[in-house]
Amino acid sequence: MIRIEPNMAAHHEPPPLIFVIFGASGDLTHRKLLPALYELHRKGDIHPKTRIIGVARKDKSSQGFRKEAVDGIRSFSRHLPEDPKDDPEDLKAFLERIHYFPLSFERSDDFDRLAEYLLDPEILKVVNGNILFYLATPPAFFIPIVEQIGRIRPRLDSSGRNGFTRLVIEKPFGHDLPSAKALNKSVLSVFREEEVHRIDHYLGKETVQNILILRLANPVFGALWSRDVISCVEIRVFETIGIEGRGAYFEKAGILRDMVQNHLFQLLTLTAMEPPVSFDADSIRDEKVKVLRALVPWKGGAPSESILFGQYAEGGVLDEPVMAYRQEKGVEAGSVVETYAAMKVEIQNMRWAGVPFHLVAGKRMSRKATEIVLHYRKPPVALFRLAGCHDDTENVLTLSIQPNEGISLRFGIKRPGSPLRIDQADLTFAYNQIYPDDPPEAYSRLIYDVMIGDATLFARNDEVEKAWAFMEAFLSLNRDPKLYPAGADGPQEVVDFFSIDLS
Ligand SMILES: NC(=O)C1=CN([C@@H]2O[C@H](COP(=O)(O)OP(=O)(O)OC[C@H]3O[C@@H](n4cnc5c(N)ncnc54)[C@H](OP(=O)(O)O)[C@@H]3O)[C@@H](O)[C@H]2O)C=CC1
Ligand SMILES: O=C1O[C@H](COP(=O)(O)O)[C@@H](O)[C@H](O)[C@H]1O
Repeated sequence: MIRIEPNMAAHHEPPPLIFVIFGASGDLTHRKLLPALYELHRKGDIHPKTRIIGVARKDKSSQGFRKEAVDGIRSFSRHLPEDPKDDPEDLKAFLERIHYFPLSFERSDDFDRLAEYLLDPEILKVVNGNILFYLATPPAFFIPIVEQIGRIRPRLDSSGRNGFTRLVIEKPFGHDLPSAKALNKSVLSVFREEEVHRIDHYLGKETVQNILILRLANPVFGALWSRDVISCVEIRVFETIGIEGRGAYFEKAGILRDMVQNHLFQLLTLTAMEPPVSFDADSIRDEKVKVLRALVPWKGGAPSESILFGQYAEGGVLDEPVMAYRQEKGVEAGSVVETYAAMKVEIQNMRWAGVPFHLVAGKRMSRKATEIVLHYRKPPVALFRLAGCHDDTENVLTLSIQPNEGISLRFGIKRPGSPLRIDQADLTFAYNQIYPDDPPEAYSRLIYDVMIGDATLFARNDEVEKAWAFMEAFLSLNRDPKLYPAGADGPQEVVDFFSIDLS
């Protein structure tokens, strides 16, 4: 029987604030931020006085911006009906919160105008002086915008306001270690670390958060979470989509920067970290950083031996023909940029030494699947085999993060009758059987946390730098990716690459 307990965790009322979105006409704002803000508005998880100021280059009215916002919410959120005639009442109140402010990131005088606008008593005072700056812009603008905020901040701060100032940054947090350090340096010259929220949307996913609940609220699993019993951990993020028209971006990023350095490392650190001393942002992030400090290529060997690069060729995904990566718009005809990477790493600490962690990320795979799979060791004596009974039992714990959120545990059972036979069975738990409503969007959860000032689900500066520091040796490798047809689960070489003795 499944017991659903009343939610005892404290629910914080977000304070009123001015939510300034730089890059307000961009793809991220339309697909994710405005739909998430509308979801929060509907749930009453945004203060009635909170005002959203969209900032971007093109000149347009607030009315024009509101119209674009509704189009975005209608297309990308499940909360608006297809027919505008059926729009709910609360949409009007939401739109009244939204305003547009044209500004060029390259013009200092535009930022002076922004400061003046914010200092208007009708604006900042109404929200007790609280400001949240959200950088939803191409990364090249992160430092210039932070510098401009640094320039106007003394003016905002000397206005007698008592409110907070927070900064949200979107990935990528740099493209290598030096650029990540430069970004952190710039940000921390204007903001204190506790004012900064670096978004990795994987941390907003419900089942990613469930990794810690599974481990730390359930001694039965917590006790079975180390090299003593685990032989191998697989973390895989398979996507069926390709690069979605982002050829120019992907040519510079590749899957290592796009997925592994951030999302897969978040899954890795949450899976491998020690229990924190308390459930607060810094205690959790301290433990995640320790995992990254102990991370080495498999057996401490050469990075080139611990990675396999792949790139999708022409093929078919979900019964649709798909072009090769090299044929995508914005991609060089002879590009060697990887759309797939398989890595073998080790965490050289007391809990994990000697356990291979297999990390795999790939575009244009046969299916969408984000999973963490823990393989358990076999018994020290193969009792049933010695008795002549076929026994393939392997205990496997699978945490499915998407698309079907759930947990399953595989174990061996006796087949009824004789002779003695052992079959495999799964104990499974599927989220949607118990919670039929769709889970909240990752961005809603993360934006709510920024508004209440909880940084637990955000990356800290040292965490980002440690992840890049580990990645450096891999980024400089000659790629020479193995080709795989779109729709296959990576290059065939991966079978040999991962053929480590799991017993
Ligand atoms: N898109 C996505 O799904 C995801 C994006 N991200 C990250 O989010 C960030 C934003 O990405 P995305 O929304 O795709 O970017 P877009 O290129 O779609 O948006 C760019 C925005 O910046 C504005 N802008 C560009 N140059 C200037 C300028 N000189 N002065 C003023 N405004 C300017 C544009 O305004 P205008 O239209 O007026 O020119 C537009 O609003 C990036 O860091 C990206 O890596 C992270 C995860 C997912
Ligand atoms: O950050 C990114 O993530 C998406 C995958 O996100 P998901 O929530 O659908 O798993 C990826 O497609 C994109 O390339 C990358 O920039």
